[in-house]
Amino acid sequence: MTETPLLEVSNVTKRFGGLTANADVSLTVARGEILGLIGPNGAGKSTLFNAIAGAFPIDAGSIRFDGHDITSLPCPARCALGIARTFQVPRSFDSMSVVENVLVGALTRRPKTRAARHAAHEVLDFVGLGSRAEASAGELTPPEKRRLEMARALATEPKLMLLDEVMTGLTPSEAREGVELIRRVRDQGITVIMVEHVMEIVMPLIDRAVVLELGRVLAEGTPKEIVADPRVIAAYLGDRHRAA
Ligand SMILES: Nc1ncnc2c1ncn2[C@@H]1O[C@H](COP(=O)(O)OP(=O)(O)OP(=O)(O)O)[C@@H](O)[C@H]1O
Repeated sequence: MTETPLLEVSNVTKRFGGLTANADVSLTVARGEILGLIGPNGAGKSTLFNAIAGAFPIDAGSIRFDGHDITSLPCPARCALGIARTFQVPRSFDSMSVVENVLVGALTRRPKTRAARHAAHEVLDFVGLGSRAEASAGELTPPEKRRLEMARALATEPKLMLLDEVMTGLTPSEAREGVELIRRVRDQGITVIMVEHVMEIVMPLIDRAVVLELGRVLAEGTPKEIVADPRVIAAYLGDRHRAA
């Protein structure tokens, strides 16, 4: 018997005024999978993340997560069920310390501050920011800020992480470390959906990709299938992909 997917997005449509940002989008994500969500600028990737995270109501369709219909649930209820996300532009509280930023996430699972603080330090060690725990978040370098963004999400102990362009602005060696971190996140049993434009990074990391174009699913498949798909090459990859 096949296992029920962790996430089932069915026929989701989201409009902003006259613009349809997601049009009848359906996809499933299996437990433990790393799914890449790719496509040109404006294809609707962030909108789909927002729809899954519950940032706004959708106009049509439904979303099931871990056996629950979450279509009408607000963000905090989805977080409680195990959905966490990072943002394209990191959203840390710069006047607070690094560990306090992570504490905000940890307190969602552990109401006692002491236990939450302990969990926050563990998460910081996991993402490689242990030595920066007491620094002000505003002092972090851009790659450190990306790690903090991951730590804040991980501290909510998610089953599903939505990673929105976490590699943007990183040098190749920082990006390699980022890839390693995402692999370790998955090894913890956390399912990952990632939006990423840098194909050299994303293709070797993901198990499967869904390609969006103009709000619709253009193609889905393994990285090998996707890079060979003429529709995807025409709409998005062009000469972007170089021997992933
Ligand atoms: N809050 C909003 N209000 C109005 N239009 C929006 C809103 N959010 C997104 N859009 C529009 O919806 C479409 C899809 O945008 P979205 O940000 O989801 O694309 P994307 O694939 O994430 O793009 P990128 O790769 O540039 O981040 C775009 O035309 C965008 O301008």
